[in-house]
Amino acid sequence: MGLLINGEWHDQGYETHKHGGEFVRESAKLRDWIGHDAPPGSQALEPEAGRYHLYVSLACPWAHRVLIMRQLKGLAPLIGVSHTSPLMGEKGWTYREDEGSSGDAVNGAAYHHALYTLHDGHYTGRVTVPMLWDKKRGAIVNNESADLVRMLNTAFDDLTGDTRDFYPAALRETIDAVNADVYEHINNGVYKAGFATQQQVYEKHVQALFAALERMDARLGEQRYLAGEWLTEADIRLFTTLIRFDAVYHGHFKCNLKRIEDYPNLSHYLRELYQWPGVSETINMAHIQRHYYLSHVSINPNGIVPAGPLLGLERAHDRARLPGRGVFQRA
Ligand SMILES: N[C@@H](CCC(=O)N[C@@H](CS)C(=O)NCC(=O)O)C(=O)O
Repeated sequence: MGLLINGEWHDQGYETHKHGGEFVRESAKLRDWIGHDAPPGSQALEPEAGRYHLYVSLACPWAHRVLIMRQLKGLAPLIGVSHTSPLMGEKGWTYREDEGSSGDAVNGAAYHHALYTLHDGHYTGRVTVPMLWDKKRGAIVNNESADLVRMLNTAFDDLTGDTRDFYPAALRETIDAVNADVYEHINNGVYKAGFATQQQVYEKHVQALFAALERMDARLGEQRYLAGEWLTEADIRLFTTLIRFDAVYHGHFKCNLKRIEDYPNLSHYLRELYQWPGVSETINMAHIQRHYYLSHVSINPNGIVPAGPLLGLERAHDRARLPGRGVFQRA
């Protein structure tokens, strides 16, 4: 694990000692945009089939959001993907095929950080997945998963004719509010608990995480999806943490007050989303477990990967008891 400083790789973990034992996530820096609704300050790029390439880790929950959107929006024929090896060691993410990477057929990079320095030889910052690459300019478009999910929702619709909308205008306020809670206490909450290096910091974050899971479970007792009757990006963003929870966060990150399996609504909701057409193809449990248990040496020094649990995600779910309308279609 490390970062680039002025284009040079430094093997360096998260500096929790500088923040009183807290894990503090660095904001993504590369924020250009494909399509018309580029936010102020970001360069707007043309949507084109075959021009962009997605670099992911199949273990990473942030990358997983983007992979699910690519799948559900029918973008696989337009946007290629390379995935890293599950192991993130002293050189960071690699494209070692002998360890389970797809390799990098676009740029031939051996290391993910080489793509960041191809983009900018003096890059400074953490080297993260997911990252979207522009083959035409030989540059990174964006390395923030929340942006990439939004972009894929609309940018290529004129090319694909797909008008499914995971961020419908009428639900945006609700989605934004749920996303903020889920991001702070659940998506990033598991990391804040798991990477804490002081007891009271861990306890504070683990309590906040389970309070948020209780809130989501209660919400899903009343309605089919997080924003109501439509499946939206808010559900995709919660799903990628839930699917890793019992297999990794419960043990490895010590988020063990309950399992997702123990929640009456979250457990069935997780199964419904797992069984949603296209979603299970984006999941690789072996990458997920191997990545966390083998890469975070300070948490699991002997690198033993647990044998279980058996998740049984194919079991029937009861979500049809609540009204659901699938994915909203733009007119
Ligand atoms: N804000 C980013 C965070 C992505 C992120 O932290 N990815 C992790 C993998 S799960 C990573 O690449 N970490 C490498 C590092 O921090 O050095 C996003 O959501 O896209």
